[in-house]
Amino acid sequence: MRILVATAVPVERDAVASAFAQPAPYDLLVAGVGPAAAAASTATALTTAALAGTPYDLVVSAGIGGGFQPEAPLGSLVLADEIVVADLGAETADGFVPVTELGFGSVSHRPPKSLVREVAAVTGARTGTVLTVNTVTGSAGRAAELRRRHPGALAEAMEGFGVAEAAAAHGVPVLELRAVSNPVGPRDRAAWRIGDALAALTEAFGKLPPVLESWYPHDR
Ligand SMILES: O=C(O)c1cccc(C(=O)CC[C@H]2O[C@@H](n3cnc4c(=O)[nH]cnc43)[C@H](O)[C@@H]2O)c1
Repeated sequence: MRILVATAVPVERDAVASAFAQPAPYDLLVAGVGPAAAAASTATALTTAALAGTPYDLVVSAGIGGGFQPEAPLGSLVLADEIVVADLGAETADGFVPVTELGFGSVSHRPPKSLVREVAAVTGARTGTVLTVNTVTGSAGRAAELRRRHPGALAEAMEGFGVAEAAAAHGVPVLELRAVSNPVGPRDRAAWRIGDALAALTEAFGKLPPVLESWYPHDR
């Protein structure tokens, strides 16, 4: 099983790496912040591996994220059962319309159900929708609007949908695992608990190898 783990920034990559004795059993990619950088970096890595005759079997988008309260407390883990881009569409007089309703593209990817079930069981992660946003939510009004449009949302981050689009283009399954560093809502940078979230990410990755190594794509 060849696995690519894509994080946005080096500290997230280091948190994943520190779960393992060197070398890590997975390839770790610092893919950049935001869905466009994440998609470009992930697609490049997937193409490079495929051309070398060593394609990946699974891609994991991992890092810190904002948690919707009270369902996803700081320091907890959220595993996506659906990865949804929240702001790809058009603003209209009747509100936001996703691109799919305009007749284009996609706004959602679903990780394999059996793998989500097993990874959640071993890590204790809550499962739900993880939103991908281009702008970190910074107000109660925006948080409430996202919850209204996505009642199953537990967390938001900035890369999952980009990673998932690249994986889908290669026919490779995807997971998104987020450790909650801050509440989704009014911006209060002093309240972010990045250290706790990175520690939770390390702990979670330490539990993944037996599950990922025994999972086969035909279990999807
Ligand atoms: O200041 C730091 O040490 C630091 C370390 C890692 C990441 C950051 C960022 O601020 C970059 C944003 C990064 O984190 C994800 N993230 C975290 N919370 C949220 C959120 O509430 N809404 C959206 N994204 C969030 C995101 O995926 C970015 O990659 C700072």
